[in-house]
Amino acid sequence: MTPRVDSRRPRKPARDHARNAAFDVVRAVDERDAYANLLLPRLLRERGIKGRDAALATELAYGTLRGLGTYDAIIEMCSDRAPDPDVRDALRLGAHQLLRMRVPPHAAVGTTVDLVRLRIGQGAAKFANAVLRKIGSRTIEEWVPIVAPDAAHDPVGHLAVAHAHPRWIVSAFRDALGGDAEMTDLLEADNARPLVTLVARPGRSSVAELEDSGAMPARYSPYAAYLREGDPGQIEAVAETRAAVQDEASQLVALALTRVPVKGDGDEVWLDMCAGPGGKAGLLDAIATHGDLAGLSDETRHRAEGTAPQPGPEAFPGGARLLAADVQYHRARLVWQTTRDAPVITADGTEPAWRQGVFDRVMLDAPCTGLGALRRRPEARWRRDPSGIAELGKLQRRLLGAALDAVRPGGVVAYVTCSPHLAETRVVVGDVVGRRDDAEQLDARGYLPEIDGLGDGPHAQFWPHRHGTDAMFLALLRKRS
Ligand SMILES: C[S@@+](CC[C@H](N)C(=O)[O-])C[C@H]1O[C@@H](n2cnc3c(N)ncnc32)[C@H](O)[C@@H]1O
Repeated sequence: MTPRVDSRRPRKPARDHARNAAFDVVRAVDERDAYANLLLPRLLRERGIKGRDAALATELAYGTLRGLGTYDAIIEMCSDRAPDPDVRDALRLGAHQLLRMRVPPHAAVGTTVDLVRLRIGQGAAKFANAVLRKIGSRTIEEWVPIVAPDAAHDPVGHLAVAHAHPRWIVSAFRDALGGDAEMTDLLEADNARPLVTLVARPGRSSVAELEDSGAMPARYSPYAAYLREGDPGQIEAVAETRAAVQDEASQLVALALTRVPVKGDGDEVWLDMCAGPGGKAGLLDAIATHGDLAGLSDETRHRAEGTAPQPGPEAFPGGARLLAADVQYHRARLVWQTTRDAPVITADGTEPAWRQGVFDRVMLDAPCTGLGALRRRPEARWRRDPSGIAELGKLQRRLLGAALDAVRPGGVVAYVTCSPHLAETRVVVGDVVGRRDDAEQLDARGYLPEIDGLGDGPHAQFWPHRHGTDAMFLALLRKRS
């Protein structure tokens, strides 16, 4: 049904605080590359927008930014000329309300036209009214086959427009998943807002304490809890850095590194080479000091025997020290604020400030494209571009080589990326291990026996649609004796 809006008589638009805030965020992202997740909370605070209005502003801003690719294709089809950037941003907000929110069409069109009249001008409001009426004449399900390439001839192009992801990212996900079967589920999961996941650092907090603060135990990690609502910063354990916000897969890759039995004497010195801002270092430091207090049940250990070709997972008993490093001073400072006890240094991992061959365990959470965490920052997917991957790949190879140099014979290295892109994951590990005769790859899945669907191995790949986590990649390498 075409929404009926009378645009002939200019009337004084009402101040709509939620939509104005959302418009300002979308404009700032478009105009000056602002970060929506930093700007929106500030605007809401400064303007005193709370409760339902704050929720509306958040859904409007984040949903619009996620869906840009789809909305732009529809706006183009409905416009007889290219809209100015500010008008286009308002149309994007209107399109999101018309196509993906339960805002009645007359309200979606009327409030957007009011916004354009108030913020841009009467002429632009007339244009916006005409375009929005056309957009509202069809549902999103009706628009997709019109604006997206035909799925039979161009499956990647179709998925890209239908699910609002850049084409090169769809292609990278498809390569990593090995086909189309799960692509729709993955892209839909990538468009959903993730649950806030907390980590209770062992020996410092507990899941029970987080439960008392309103969180619920998580699916996989024995240290994780999901927070359905509320501000995590208000939780005492989080405010005191005994707990923190951390994706469940981030916890599990750190935990997996601590579960691999090292060969030879001693298990006392660990290194986190790229530690900033300190998420994994916070958990590794707590386990190093206090041990893996949640341990592994007999059932889980038994389950691992089938998959792990090496000695199975072990719960670390504690009594080790973690050294954390990051090349950027301000990020190293954040690690120090998180871990409190661990020594933290500013150092370039490719020019090590430490002795070679001394660490029992090394975590290398390498700088990467971050394609595995697109759920977290609504505009991130449109900012990334594939041109940096080759340069990142060189750095990732050098850092992995340095991590293998840093670990002692019999010790273990975890290579982690928050990206499933093959060029940053399997290819990097394959190249580095292939060039050395002192490293072997372990079956990482055997150290996460409680989790299914991690792929064909020997690495472990998490996925948002399978595990509800970021798409983290983990390879475990042992330095040969
Ligand atoms: C993916 S982030 C690490 C996230 C961190 N492990 C966590 O869980 O919070 C990668 C980090 O590597 C750091 N980095 C980049 N190049 C580096 C280098 N050559 N040596 C050491 N750190 C580096 C970046 O500053 C960034 O903080």
